[in-house]
Amino acid sequence: MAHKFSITVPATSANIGPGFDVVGLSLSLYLTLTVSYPLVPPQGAYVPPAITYSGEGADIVPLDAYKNLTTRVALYVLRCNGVAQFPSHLTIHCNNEIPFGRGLGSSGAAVIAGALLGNALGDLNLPTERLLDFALMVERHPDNVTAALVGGFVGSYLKELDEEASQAASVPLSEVLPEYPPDAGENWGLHPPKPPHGIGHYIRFGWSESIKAVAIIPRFELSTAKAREVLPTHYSRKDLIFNLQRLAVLTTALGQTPPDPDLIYEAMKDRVHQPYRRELIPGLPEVTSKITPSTHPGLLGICLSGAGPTILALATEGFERIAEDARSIFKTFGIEIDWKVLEVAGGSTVEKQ
Ligand SMILES: Nc1ncnc2c1ncn2[C@@H]1O[C@H](COP(=O)(O)OP(=O)(O)OP(=O)(O)O)[C@@H](O)[C@H]1O
Ligand SMILES: N[C@@H](CCO)C(=O)O
Repeated sequence: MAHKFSITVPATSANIGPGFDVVGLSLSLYLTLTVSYPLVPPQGAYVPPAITYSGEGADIVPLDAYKNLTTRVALYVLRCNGVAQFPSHLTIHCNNEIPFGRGLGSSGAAVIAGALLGNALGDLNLPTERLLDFALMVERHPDNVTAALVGGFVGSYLKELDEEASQAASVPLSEVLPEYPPDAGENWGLHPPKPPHGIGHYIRFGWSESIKAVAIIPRFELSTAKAREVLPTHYSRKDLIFNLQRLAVLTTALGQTPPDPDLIYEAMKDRVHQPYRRELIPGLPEVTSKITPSTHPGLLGICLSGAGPTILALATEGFERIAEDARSIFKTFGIEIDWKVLEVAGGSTVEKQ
């Protein structure tokens, strides 16, 4: 007899134009974990987790539980809650549909899967808000992880913390998720820094059912860290107001039926991150400016997905033409793409089997 359960976490697209580090949208590509361990551990020595992987990233993802992002987050959650180790004889199969480093929230999904895994293995019954605290200690911008956890079109902010809590929340990632040395004994890293309570707060906006997301996915990776390095630390008042005005309109406009393409196209423009990222994504300004609601009926708006390089086109119809025309534009820059039409997904689930 064994404990068996599965964890399913959706992909996410962050920012949606002007909502840099603020809004996220869950999408119908999934990271799924199938987990099993014996109800009564067999006698004998402790057997560490066995991880297998299929799908995106299977050839590069670490299968050592002390190196893999998902299991390291799970161990962090367990250890912060007084559980020192994974159960003996744990097996985890991960099937991943979310491409790595493309702006579709692969790392956010891995982190949320880890928080849910730790919660389930330790039988901790942590509420959503606490799971989010753990995720935010690892991925420090809330847009992807919040949307991956709760699902839908979601806005979030990080609470201003008092001095003590702010210090606790800003310990380096290397201390939250230490690189376990090869000779780490059982007592190594047993007491990681705990997250303060209530770091992230969120709200789900309305979403018009007629809107689908066309993900136009260039065949190259761009790490979020690299795409954040090119951003300035200061912005002009003009650019800030440009984004705030659009974001305020966008959060309601995408919930209206029928959606208004003229309102949405302009509301998905951005001056805070996309202009600076164009040097990393050849063809980005051309794709976002040449594909418009007047040239492509059905299109509502078009933006960089997360930190890129994926382009997200929101549309009610005409998906293939939008994607194939984006393909032609990218081709002139020597970039090949794949594309998928995605639905807005529900949040993460944990199901006993
Ligand atoms: N399922 C997974 N299991 C383990 N590690 C993963 C998994 N998914 C992603 N990662 C790690 O996260 C890295 C990608 O994270 P990164 O933040 O750069 O991109 P992203 O999350 O795909 O994009 P964005 O944050 O812009 O949406 C991968 O290279 C890998 O190290
Ligand atoms: N808001 C983040 C999302 C990437 O994970 C960024 O654009 O850098």
